[in-house]
Amino acid sequence: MDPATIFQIVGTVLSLGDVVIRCITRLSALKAQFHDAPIIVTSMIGQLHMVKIAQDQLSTLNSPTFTHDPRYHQLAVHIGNALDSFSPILLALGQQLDRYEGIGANWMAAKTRMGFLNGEREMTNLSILLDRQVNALNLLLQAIQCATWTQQSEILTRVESQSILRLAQDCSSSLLGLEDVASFISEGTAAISTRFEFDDVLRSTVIYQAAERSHLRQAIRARRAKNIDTVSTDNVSQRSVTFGFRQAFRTMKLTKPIEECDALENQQGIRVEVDIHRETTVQNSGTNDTAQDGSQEASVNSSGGTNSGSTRPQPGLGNSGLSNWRRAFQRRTSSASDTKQKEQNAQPKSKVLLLGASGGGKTTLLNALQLYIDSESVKYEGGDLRTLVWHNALDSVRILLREMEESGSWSAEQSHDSAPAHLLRLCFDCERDPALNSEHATDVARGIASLRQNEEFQAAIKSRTAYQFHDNTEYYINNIDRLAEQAIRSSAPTYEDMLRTQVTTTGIHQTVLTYKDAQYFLYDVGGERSERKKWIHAFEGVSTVIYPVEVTGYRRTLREDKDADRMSEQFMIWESIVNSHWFAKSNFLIVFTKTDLLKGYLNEEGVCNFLRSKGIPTTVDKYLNYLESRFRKLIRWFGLTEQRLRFVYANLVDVETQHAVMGVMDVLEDFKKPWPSQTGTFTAVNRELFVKSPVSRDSVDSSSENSSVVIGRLSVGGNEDTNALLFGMAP
Ligand SMILES: Nc1nc2c(ncn2[C@@H]2O[C@H](COP(=O)(O)OP(=O)(O)OP(=O)(O)O)[C@@H](O)[C@H]2O)c(=O)[nH]1
Ligand SMILES: [Mg+2]
Repeated sequence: MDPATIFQIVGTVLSLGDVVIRCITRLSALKAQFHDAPIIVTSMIGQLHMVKIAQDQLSTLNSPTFTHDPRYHQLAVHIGNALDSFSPILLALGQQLDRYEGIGANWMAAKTRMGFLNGEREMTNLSILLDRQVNALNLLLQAIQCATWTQQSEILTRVESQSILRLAQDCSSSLLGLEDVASFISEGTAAISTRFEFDDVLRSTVIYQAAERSHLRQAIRARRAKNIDTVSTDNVSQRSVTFGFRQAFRTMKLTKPIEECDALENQQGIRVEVDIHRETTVQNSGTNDTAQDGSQEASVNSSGGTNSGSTRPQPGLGNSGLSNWRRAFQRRTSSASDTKQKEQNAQPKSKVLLLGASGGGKTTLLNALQLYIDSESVKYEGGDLRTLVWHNALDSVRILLREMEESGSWSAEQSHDSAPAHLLRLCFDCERDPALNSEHATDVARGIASLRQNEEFQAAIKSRTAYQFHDNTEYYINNIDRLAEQAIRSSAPTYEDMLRTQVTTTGIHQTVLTYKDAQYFLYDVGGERSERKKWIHAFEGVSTVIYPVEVTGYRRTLREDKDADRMSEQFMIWESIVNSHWFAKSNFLIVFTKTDLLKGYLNEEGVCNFLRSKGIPTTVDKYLNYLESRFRKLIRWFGLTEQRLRFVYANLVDVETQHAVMGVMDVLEDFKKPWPSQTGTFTAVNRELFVKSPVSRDSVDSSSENSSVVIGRLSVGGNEDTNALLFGMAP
């Protein structure tokens, strides 16, 4: 993170000083006025005082002297993540107090005031959200006090710390949900979000509407860049522009979109027209491309290199010190193809969206496709990729050792073998000073070599279910000498090394691939729960949804929730996606990934017993068939024909044969063929399914040219529930 961004983040927190003081004063006045004011008012005053103290201490971060200290960079990232929703919460509190005191049009009636004072719903919800922010601030203050980065890293990577940060970050979902509030429910605040009533208050504020407009402008600019040549001639893209704009207005909940259009036209040089069907359409008529305020994070990063600002490292694998390498890697992936130039030579285009739970293999599949189709464009950028591979290797060992320690099967203090403890120290050293050096690499390689002799370690690595560790830990351990050599000699990693790395994706990334004269615009998204609320930005006009499924998902847990198993999560997400109105006209390709790990996994006793207890077959073929049928059974779309749903079984890290990649490209090519007529094309399996659970589309109207963008919702019971699940609610 660059110093300017650090200052911006810290500056935002500090700039709320006045608001905090005002809130304290007003709450204190309330408390003084009503002697029996509830404890919640007192506790909120306490929370706000904590915030004030934290702000004072954080102001030290705002000094240029700290910009070169990597500890503060990392801390600033955490602050950014944790305090995302700080200002809206305080703003909401201010608004509520305004309403209470009778300022503005919506002031509270006597009964509501009583309710407010008695700490009912609004106050309780707000207090919970504030409490999470205060906890996060407390944690960060503790981290600031640390003398070394190792200590700081220890504090911030603890499980409890991560959950504090996650909860604090999670607050934003309750506050910033746009149109479809249910879709933005996220794990920790699910209960609160549905009842949270500040949203309307927030939406009506000038600040919020200004931010919305800025967001809209960005979306229009991004769209304008894409549609500049095609808006007036290309029917399909015109429709999608129309939809995007109307959707945006609906999102903004503006009652007079046309006036707003006028304002936009004047401000932005964007011509906004209303066509005879009363659809609002946008066309580019101006040349004003001036960058607007950067207050909103871009939702979709095109591969023109603008993505760096919006990728935030997430807690998870290797969550400290590596953000620069991760960003470099993501940049490398994104900028591998020159989007603009390729868009101009427009051949038949397909928008392909990769969706799925975290760790399913979305990014790996994308990288593999790129290597296969356009390996020239995959440029090796000096040390970045090599460092990434090396750090991934160390991270995977560190995670395994930590898991062993947490489960009690090994302890650094009690173990008579000092190798693991020594290795852990080396890993932390590496976090502190991420630059590769040969002495350190040799040391680590030696450490891992001796660890391979350790019996507990050998047992742990064989067990895929007792511990939750990186899929490729074994690969890294077996190849550690070569990787160390690579690090020492500064030689390039192999393609397989690259495909085996794990970089938690944040945001949405576009990559353009040209294959057999057709262009594919592939969108990779982050699969963690907190990331899913961003997906909706990429849902429009999708030709094909690729859904990578980690077949080893049973008995593995999510990175972001150690209590949720991956397979259930994958089923849930699939059910929401495949039955969603957004994809009523899309094709679906389910890619079963990690089939190379499947055999070992199914041979493991614990897994076998577990699967058998659920009536799931444990031989590879039968298991995959079973999975396939489970995914089919979740489909309730009337129109999803067999031609539009395909399965590919893949080992994505197999660079030799690349069967999987070829399979995926074949299917994508096939999808480009015109769809056969909708009648009489169901296979027996699908027909049976649809007969069993008949559904109707309440407003799908594909007959009308002008309304083809309005796709109806399924009238299937429970669809809303699954939508909520898709967007991160706990199972
Ligand atoms: N052995 C093996 N590993 C795989 C396969 N597919 C993916 N992986 C590994 O799984 C890990 C996670 O894959 P990613 O592609 O980062 O997963 P993702 O879906 O993009 O995850 P998010 O970005 O968090 O949403 C990486 O380390 C990959 O190397 C596979 O077929 N075989
Ligand atoms: Mg990814």
